[in-house]
Amino acid sequence: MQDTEIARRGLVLLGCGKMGSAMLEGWLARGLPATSVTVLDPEPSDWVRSQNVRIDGEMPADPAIALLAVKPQMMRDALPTLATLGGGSTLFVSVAAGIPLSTYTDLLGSKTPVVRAMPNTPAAIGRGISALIGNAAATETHLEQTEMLLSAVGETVRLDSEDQMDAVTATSGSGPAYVFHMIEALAAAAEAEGLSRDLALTLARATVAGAGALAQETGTHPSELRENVTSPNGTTAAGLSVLMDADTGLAPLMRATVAAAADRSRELGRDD
Ligand SMILES: NC(=O)C1=CN([C@@H]2O[C@H](COP(=O)(O)OP(=O)(O)OC[C@H]3O[C@@H](n4cnc5c(N)ncnc54)[C@H](OP(=O)(O)O)[C@@H]3O)[C@@H](O)[C@H]2O)C=CC1
Ligand SMILES: O=C(O)[C@@H]1CCC=N1
Repeated sequence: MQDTEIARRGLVLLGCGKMGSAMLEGWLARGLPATSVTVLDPEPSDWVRSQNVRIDGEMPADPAIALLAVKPQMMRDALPTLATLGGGSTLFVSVAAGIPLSTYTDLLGSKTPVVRAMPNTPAAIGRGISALIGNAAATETHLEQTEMLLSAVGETVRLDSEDQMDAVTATSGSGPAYVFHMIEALAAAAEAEGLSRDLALTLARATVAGAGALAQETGTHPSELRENVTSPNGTTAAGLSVLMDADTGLAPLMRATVAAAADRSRELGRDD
């Protein structure tokens, strides 16, 4: 990302907590000069302070991108800091859950290009996935610029409609937390079967990482990969008879989990 317009004109990151830092880590690892990034955050972490990004409150006159990564509940308070950039040539990209594009259009003016994106924290190691959609002022060039930024930290997909964003947020935005909990639960179960805590966690972590990589890298459907593990009348079949129970297994639980997260995303949009 050394010779990009973003490197030349600068990127302002409003809010640099867990998601902002995950993306920043990925961009810096892919060559975005730290000096082209201005972080606006009341209390930048020690890691942010150690990165040579600008944290002195001075803003570039005409940054290429203003990336909004404050909590949804803070957006209306925080955004006026950047209001002077509205209607100019700065592209706004928001990663906040729930907040619709219309809110930014109201606050920044209808001429301001805004892309709403939903990334996830594996962006920190370049393995994220981000879904995105722009407002009426966002041109194809703006969408491509956002894709360039976010593809530096993982995959990108475009959405057909903003309505999809609540389900996306509940799936890939929140999804890493479900998977981390799966690691925790698998490790706890292994410990209950007599393994040490360390060994249980090592096995659970490597199993989830390996299975995820196998699914991603082969592109084979997960049902086929699952069947490859399942010997007739073997141990996996015994385990899956519990995990795949139609009433009490993972599928109905995951359905309820994603529905609760999507409902919360809709609520955040309504509260806004
Ligand atoms: N975490 C995740 O996995 C994902 C998060 N998101 C979205 O990213 C956004 C940030 O989430 P997350 O990083 O988890 O939250 P964090 O609370 O970790 O980060 C938000 C940061 O913004 C700072 N902040 C608060 N007020 C202001 C302000 N007025 N101006 C500038 N900075 C401010 C906070 O400082 P302080 O802590 O001192 O208040 C904090 O450092 C949210 O909108 C969320 O929906 C999207 C996808 C995934
Ligand atoms: O929990 C949240 O609200 C944010 C959005 C997606 C992931 N984290």
